[in-house]
Amino acid sequence: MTQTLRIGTRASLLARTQSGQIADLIAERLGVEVELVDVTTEGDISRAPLHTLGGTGVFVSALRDALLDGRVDVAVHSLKDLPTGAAEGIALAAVPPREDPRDVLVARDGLTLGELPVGSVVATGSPRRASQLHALGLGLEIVGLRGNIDTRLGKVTSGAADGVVLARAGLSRINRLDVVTETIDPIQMLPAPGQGALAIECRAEDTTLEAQLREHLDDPFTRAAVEAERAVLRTLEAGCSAPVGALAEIVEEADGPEVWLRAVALAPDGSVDIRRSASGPLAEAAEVGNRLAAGMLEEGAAELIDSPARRQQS
Ligand SMILES: NCc1[nH]cc(CCC(=O)O)c1CC(=O)O
Repeated sequence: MTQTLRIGTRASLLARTQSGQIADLIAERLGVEVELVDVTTEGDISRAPLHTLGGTGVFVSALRDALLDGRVDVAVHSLKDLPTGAAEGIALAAVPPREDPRDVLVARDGLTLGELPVGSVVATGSPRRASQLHALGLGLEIVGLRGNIDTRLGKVTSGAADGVVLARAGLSRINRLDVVTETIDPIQMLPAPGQGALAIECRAEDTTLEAQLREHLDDPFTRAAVEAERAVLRTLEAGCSAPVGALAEIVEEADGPEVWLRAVALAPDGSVDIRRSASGPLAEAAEVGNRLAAGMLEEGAAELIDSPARRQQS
């Protein structure tokens, strides 16, 4: 390929940083010229709560439109922002090796969750994080929040909140792990399906480019892990902002790699949680997720996710 590959990115610091890192990898491994192209999304312009804009899918659709219009050749997304359904004309060419998928606490005075006094204010815009914080029974006051990473960290430095919960991967990519006061164990808080992973998309018709991206950038273990996690969301028919957490890990067994999957669905106030785990061969990652979610539905997970309270909240 001789022409320059145009790589679409949102304009936020996190998006530009992760797209820039992928652009460098593409240039190096595919031996092509690359150019970053800013694509503004509705989610970046509006300060309205995300659910009123159609969820985190708003970040994704503008980049996909730019791909389909031919304005860019490659799009880089945070994988957890991708809707679980397939997109017409778009190929998920590569899922690179994942960052640490866990959530972190950034709190005043170096405090951990267990050290925050009763009544401490923790800010998060995510029903998944809010419900799991409530479920810990620490008497925390959970308040809403949205905005880029700097805005969120500002809640703590300004004293508006005692702590905020964020994805570790986001802080890692922009080199701000110094502010983390606790990396939260998945036993206490399961991350969002796909958290910490990136998705590299191209037009489905660009089959040569798709094959090159896959060969040079895809990590089959990460791809299988996020397939299992996203199968949980899909089977539960839950959106990206639902109070659902899932984490798959790949374990090398004598017969080959296996997927080990844990998931939780919660009432928004954390008063009920349905928790399950399942495992199976790597090649059956999606089935492992489907099976696990089917078990959660038998235990009543649909009611939690579709409760009127949840519809109001997010
Ligand atoms: N919710 C928005 C979002 N989408 C992707 C990331 C960065 C981390 C990742 O790639 O999973 C974040 C920030 C956050 O959740 O703190």
